[in-house]
Amino acid sequence: MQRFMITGGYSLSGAVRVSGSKNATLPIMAASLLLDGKCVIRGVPRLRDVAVMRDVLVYLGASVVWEKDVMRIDARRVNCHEVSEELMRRMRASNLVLGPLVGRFRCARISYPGGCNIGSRPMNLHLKGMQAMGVGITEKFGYISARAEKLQGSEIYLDLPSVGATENLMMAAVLAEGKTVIKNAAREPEIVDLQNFLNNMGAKIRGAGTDTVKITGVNSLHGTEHSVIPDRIEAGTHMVAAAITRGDILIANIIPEHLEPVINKLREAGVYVEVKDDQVRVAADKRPRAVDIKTMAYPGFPTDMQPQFMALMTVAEGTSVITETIFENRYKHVMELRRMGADINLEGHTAVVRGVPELTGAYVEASDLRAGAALVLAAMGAENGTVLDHVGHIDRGYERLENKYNALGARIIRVHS
Ligand SMILES: CC(=O)N[C@H]1[C@@H](OP(=O)(O)OP(=O)(O)OC[C@H]2O[C@@H](n3ccc(=O)[nH]c3=O)[C@H](O)[C@@H]2O)O[C@H](CO)[C@@H](O)[C@@H]1O
Ligand SMILES: C=C(OP(=O)(O)O)C(=O)O
Repeated sequence: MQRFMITGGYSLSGAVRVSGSKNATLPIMAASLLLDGKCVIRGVPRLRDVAVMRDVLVYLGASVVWEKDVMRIDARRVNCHEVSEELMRRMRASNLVLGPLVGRFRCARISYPGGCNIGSRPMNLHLKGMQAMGVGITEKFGYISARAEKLQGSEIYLDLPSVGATENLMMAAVLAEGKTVIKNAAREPEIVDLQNFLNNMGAKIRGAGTDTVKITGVNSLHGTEHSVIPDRIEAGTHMVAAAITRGDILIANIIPEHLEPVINKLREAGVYVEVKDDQVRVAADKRPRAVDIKTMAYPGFPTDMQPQFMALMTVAEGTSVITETIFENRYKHVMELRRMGADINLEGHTAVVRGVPELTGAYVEASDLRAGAALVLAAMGAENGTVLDHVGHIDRGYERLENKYNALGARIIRVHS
């Protein structure tokens, strides 16, 4: 078990570079399974989730060499189509191998990922889409088995724009016969990155980034090299870090368009945000104004930024209404923020946050990745010291977050207990 000892009250200043996107890297790594050959992925962040996906690929028979931020994957020897419960439990996103395994081998068996700390997260849309492509699905003993004599392109309508279902179905469709059209697809930038990777391997996909993705099946793919996009959620987290510590920082390696909802909300809250090419400067010298947010699928305000933004709103002038519409249980940080003196009233999907002048340090626990990030931000902006337990969750999605913030003037010590 690892914890952070955080001494609050230091304004962040200086420059920080954003790593490659976790949510782009994971499906791209999974997509490498489609290829009876080798590919190279650059800009790979050193994250716990990426290490788990590497273990999944190796378990399936791939060779993976990961040096610094470059990953070389050779999937020629993949000979297993099953992902164990142990691996699936370590990371939900392991379910992204279902589409590529079905696409290449016409069969796969994965343990059902189940719910997690933020919601029940079913896979019904992934499975319904595959069934429409002629895949037989059976669910037994906690495992999903998928088998197809022939994988047939099809028209698929998603009841809601699920990121994972869009990605899994795109990957399954690449080597299918004929054309697949995914309607009401998710539009997240990570889906565009996956499309670019797959097209670089010889796939024929159009429309990622819109609500209709069209995939024309091809007979074979070839090796490629690809650089993943920067992590927009990491960038957004740093932006809030600058605001909550009344700091002034330059965040490098961003795609400004991907950050529009966060940039606009921060500006509305009175935070100074200056975008220049692939960098953004964020500065604040007073409490933010309270603003309301409602999480939505991209290009709406990202659910993965809701906890961090709530941390900022706990010290805003006025009352903010935060509505979580994507995950039914993404409010575990509320209890912990309250321990730090936040005034938050939770009713169903809505949190009413009455800003207080300052938070105070406390003993708190990270229940999941973004809740953990939110507590780091709250603690950096708080009076006195905070002990933040279970920081392993944070390592799932941030590369040594404490090193990045300490380089900007924060005081965070990682303790192994
Ligand atoms: C690895 C990765 O990229 N993770 C991201 C991805 O997760 P993930 O792909 O799991 O999220 P989805 O977009 O699929 O989930 C959105 C909502 O749809 C529901 N749903 C989803 C699939 C399904 O078959 N049935 C169903 O009901 C989910 O329970 C959830 O309430 O998108 C989420 C929403 O932006 C982000 O928070 C996650 O960081
Ligand atoms: C919810 C997240 O990730 P995952 O879908 O991998 O659980 C996240 O990145 O905030």
